[in-house]
Amino acid sequence: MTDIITVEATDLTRIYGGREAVSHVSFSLKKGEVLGFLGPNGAGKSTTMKMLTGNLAPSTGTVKICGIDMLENPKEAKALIGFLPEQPPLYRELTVNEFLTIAARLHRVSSGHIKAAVERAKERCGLTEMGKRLIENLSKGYQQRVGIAQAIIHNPMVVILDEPTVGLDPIQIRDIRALIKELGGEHSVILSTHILPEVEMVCDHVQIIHKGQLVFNGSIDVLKQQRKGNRLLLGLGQAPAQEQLLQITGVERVESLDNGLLRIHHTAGQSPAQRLVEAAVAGQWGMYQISPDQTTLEEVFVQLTFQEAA
Ligand SMILES: Nc1ncnc2c1ncn2[C@@H]1O[C@H](COP(=O)(O)OP(=O)(O)OP(=O)(O)O)[C@@H](O)[C@H]1O
Repeated sequence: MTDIITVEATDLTRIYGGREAVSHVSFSLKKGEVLGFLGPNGAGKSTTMKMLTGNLAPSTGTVKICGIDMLENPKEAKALIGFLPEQPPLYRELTVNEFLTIAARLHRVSSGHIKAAVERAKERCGLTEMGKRLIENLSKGYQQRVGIAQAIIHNPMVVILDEPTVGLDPIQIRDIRALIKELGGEHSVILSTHILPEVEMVCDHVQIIHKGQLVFNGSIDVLKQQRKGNRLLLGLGQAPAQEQLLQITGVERVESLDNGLLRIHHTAGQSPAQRLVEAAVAGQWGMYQISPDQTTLEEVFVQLTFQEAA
């Protein structure tokens, strides 16, 4: 990964009928980075993708692709982007070769380079053997590969994929995710999805959007750090009354789990682990386990996106 900024979105806002569908979204993306754009249905992902790709004008804010302003120089900026919309524009009655040739022309690949561009895109997307097949006869997973192949045919700096694994079976999903990860080496990739594990598997960086606003923007590692959360698992042979545990500084809540363990919820940044160990020794509670209790990424997501509802 380099420090070249390929996408810079500043203060993007889109208003529909007086309502902000996307509200003051800013972020940047570096070359080689895979960014997961994560949010529940209706969060504003597609609206943001359309603004990034120049298919929808923002109400306010700017998009720059490799420093080129999308509003001022749309043709130049768009030439640097490959886009796979949620509904891929596939011509089902064409063969893979025919379709990719048209896509190359539309992306202004010069005629002398079209054949090589088609071969390379097929090779990168695992379609080498499929050139003469009609798109309508391909499985959905292979059709999706064709969709990705058309997005990278002109070797763009930035590839934007809107929900690319929806409707695929588990093996197809695995293959497409591997392909997306691989694309990150040469391109910057933005992957819009509502699937958290997908982001975890494929992306370096994640942004979570909820009701049009970014509620998280950071590396996957930072998100995983949040999973460490503010909880401990405690195993005690002779557990004292909960009141006694609650008297220990930092302990906020105690939960009894089905497996006999206690889940200790504690104040952020104030792990009571050492105090618990000391109290357990002094009180002869028979401590056999104390460990961090990681929240799942799903829980982090719910915390971040539904905190208003909680
Ligand atoms: N053309 C439009 N006119 C009015 N409202 C719209 C329009 N397009 C989207 N919206 C609204 O803007 C909000 C964001 O929609 P958007 O499609 O960007 O969400 P999304 O995160 O992509 O969801 P999904 O995964 O369901 O496509 C939603 O409340 C939606 O109803």
